Amino acid sequence: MSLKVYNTMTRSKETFVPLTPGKVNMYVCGPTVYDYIHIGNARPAIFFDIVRRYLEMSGYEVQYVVNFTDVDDKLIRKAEQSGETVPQIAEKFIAAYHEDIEALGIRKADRNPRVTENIDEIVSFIEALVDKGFAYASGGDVYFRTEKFEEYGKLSHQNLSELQFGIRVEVGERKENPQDFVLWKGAKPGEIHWPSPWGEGRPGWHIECSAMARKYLGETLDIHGGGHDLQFPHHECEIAQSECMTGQPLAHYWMHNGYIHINNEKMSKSLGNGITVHQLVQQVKPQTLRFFFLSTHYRNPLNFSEEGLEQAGGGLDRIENGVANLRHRITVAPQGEIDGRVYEAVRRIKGQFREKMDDDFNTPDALTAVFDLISESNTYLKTADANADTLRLLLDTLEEWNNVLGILSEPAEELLDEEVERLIVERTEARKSKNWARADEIRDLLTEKGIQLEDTPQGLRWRRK
Ligand SMILES: Nc1ncnc2c1ncn2[C@@H]1O[C@H](COP(=O)(O)OP(=O)(O)OP(=O)(O)O)[C@@H](O)[C@H]1O
Ligand SMILES: [Zn+2]
Repeated sequence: MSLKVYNTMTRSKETFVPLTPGKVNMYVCGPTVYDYIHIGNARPAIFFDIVRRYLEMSGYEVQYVVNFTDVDDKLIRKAEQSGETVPQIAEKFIAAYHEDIEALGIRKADRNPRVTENIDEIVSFIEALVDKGFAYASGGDVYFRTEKFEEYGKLSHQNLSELQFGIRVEVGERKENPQDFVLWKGAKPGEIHWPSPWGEGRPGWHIECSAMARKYLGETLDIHGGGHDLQFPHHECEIAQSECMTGQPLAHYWMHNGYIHINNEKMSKSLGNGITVHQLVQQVKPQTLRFFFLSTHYRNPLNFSEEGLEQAGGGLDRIENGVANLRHRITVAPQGEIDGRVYEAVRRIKGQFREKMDDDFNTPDALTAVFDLISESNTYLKTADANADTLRLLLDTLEEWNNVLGILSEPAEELLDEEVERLIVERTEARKSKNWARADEIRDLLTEKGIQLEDTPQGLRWRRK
């Protein structure tokens, strides 16, 4: 079976064929860095990270770019309110973003280009569009002439007249047509700005991605992704700019994740109903959030709730217990021939996992495969003569899948016998010198690592729980 990807452009699942055999380039629109990310924003971050990992597991070499929008109206407003500068705000929330994605077990993209580091590329991109007649300067701004691009609306399946409907040109507006969109915004007094042939100003949102995708990944991307809300206008505008510039399709596959809702409305910074990743990871294991997300197909909306998270936690516990039992038993079981029945089950369930992931990243069904393997593993663990080689096959399979899904916590590091002995000696000495704090600290550490101390007539003994 080969990978099938749902392409928003054609509204159908298509067989994935990369532009260059064995390689995939992927661009996902990143955050506007004026605030902490909420768990709605975390959905594309987690999902596209899984796409990247699964492509790698399937043998592709992936180039993954996620941009930062580090200048725009929201950043400017935030800077005005807080008395900081736009670069200070951006720096703060880029750092917070990196912390958050790391906490969520998301790998860093190969590149995180920033708008402010790519102003030259953006300006020359706009200049080229003006030269070709696709854009026009007007009162210090530059706009894209949507009428010149016949296919405008093709991603969101709307036509120009539909788009025009209901939009009025306001008095004083500088556009030729209401649906034209801005490429360059002239700076208002006091606003952050860069020089350009049209005067001091800054880029519009859409042009950034066109310019950065082209610079870092080339004219045509294999995959372009983002949340559902980006289809229109953002991605539609990216297509118009890039395709008028190069004459090539901007991307072969357009992928969009569904919304995270809360109380049945979209979680959103602007609505003020967001739960930040910063907050959530204080209360819940990040793996639980990942499991919760993966239990629903990425294109479907998902309502965030405490109960939903709790349920996810329960499911995850079953998997983690199974894996912990495997990890423990492997250290004590003897070597042996791989059990034929287990071998066959692993082969079958591995096939299921791939089939489901190949079917437009059907993670809920892939999780069913994980549960099936855990059941096989639990059954085998009950046999008295379970051997280490069979257990290793089970564990390796689960770990291989986990490299894609990222739902297992790191195995707790066990203390070696010598370390336990050394800590006990140190604790005895600490007590003798009345350093109670250190003595308690060591006792807590030992308890946490599952070491039980017992006073016996023969002296202090220890054992693992
Ligand atoms: N509730 C949500 N569920 C899923 N994805 C979302 C949600 N809200 C935003 N996204 C996605 O998160 C990514 C980051 O977007 P961005 O920083 O522009 O957020 P945003 O749209 O400004 O958020 P907000 O709507 O909260 O202001 C985008 O791909 C966007 O589509
Ligand atoms: Zn974009």
